[in-house]
Amino acid sequence: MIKKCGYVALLGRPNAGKSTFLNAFLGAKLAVVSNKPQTTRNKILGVSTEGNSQALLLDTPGIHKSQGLPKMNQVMNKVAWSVLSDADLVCYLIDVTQGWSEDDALWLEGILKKFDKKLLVLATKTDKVKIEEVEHGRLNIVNRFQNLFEGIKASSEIKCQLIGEVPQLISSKRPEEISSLRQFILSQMPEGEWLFGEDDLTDRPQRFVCAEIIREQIFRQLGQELPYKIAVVIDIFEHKNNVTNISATIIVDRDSQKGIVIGKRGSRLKSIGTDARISLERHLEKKVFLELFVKVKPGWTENLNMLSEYADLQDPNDAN
Ligand SMILES: Nc1nc2c(ncn2[C@@H]2O[C@H](COP(=O)(O)OP(=O)(O)OP(=O)(O)O)[C@@H](O)[C@H]2O)c(=O)[nH]1
Repeated sequence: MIKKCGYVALLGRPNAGKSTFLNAFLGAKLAVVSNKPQTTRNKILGVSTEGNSQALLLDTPGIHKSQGLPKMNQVMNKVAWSVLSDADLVCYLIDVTQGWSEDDALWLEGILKKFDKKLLVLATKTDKVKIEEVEHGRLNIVNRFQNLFEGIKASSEIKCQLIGEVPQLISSKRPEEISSLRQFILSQMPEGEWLFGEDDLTDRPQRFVCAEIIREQIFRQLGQELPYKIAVVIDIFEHKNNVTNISATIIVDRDSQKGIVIGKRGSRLKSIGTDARISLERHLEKKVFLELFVKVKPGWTENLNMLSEYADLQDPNDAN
């Protein structure tokens, strides 16, 4: 049997629905989802295998204008772009409820000019709006994409190969739509030996996924600004007598943030801990004992060593 295997990059603006799409595609919770933009901080690989095909999906931080933002945001953008060089297919996601934006034009122009493989444009979250509004959003994306495409074609070469309709409408909340898109994407993979086992879900260690599950609760339970300056480091991760003991440190940037995370008489930290434990137990299918600590590391989002140590985030241009 001829085997197929390839990389699929999920790109799009923050909040476009990339992590939700990845989790739906895999049928498992791997990537952090919240209603705040820029939840995903790192490149996360999810493995999906069926029949003779294996697709390796790379979820990326949402690409955004990072000028004036901490170094962390600049590294996040570089991580998102670096996956293009590995990818055989790019899924570019646009939230149909938000419609096309100038950022989409900018990023898609880059992909059309530089990426010499396959491109699939997806309009996401179609379940959130009425059929007429979906149609309006679709037409808006079709027209703007065509203008962009023709404009580039007139002056330079289009490198990538468009596959499927532009845009393909999709809801990550509708399993039947995800299932048929999954079959299509698997069929588009190039011939090649599988790089992972049939039952593998990710290249990330269990500790990383668990740290992300705790970070997701912090994102969900804190206000708008704070979560971006927070990292989670797992200090102890051990299975004993059918219980998983996890001890983790929440890293914050300033003393005042420590107070916010802990809350009045520890109430917020307790609530984060309770919800994270429930989520961890669901993920690990085991009883979990979770301990959380909070530590202040001033300026960690600006320091490349600390970004690597606390958020496992490396500048791809600095890689050896
Ligand atoms: N109703 C509905 N909500 C969705 C869908 N896809 C994503 N969402 C919601 O949209 C929000 C953002 O989704 P994410 O998957 O975290 O988006 P993202 O593109 O990974 O975001 P970043 O991490 O900022 O790059 C979350 O509240 C999701 O629950 C969808 O198909 N339908």
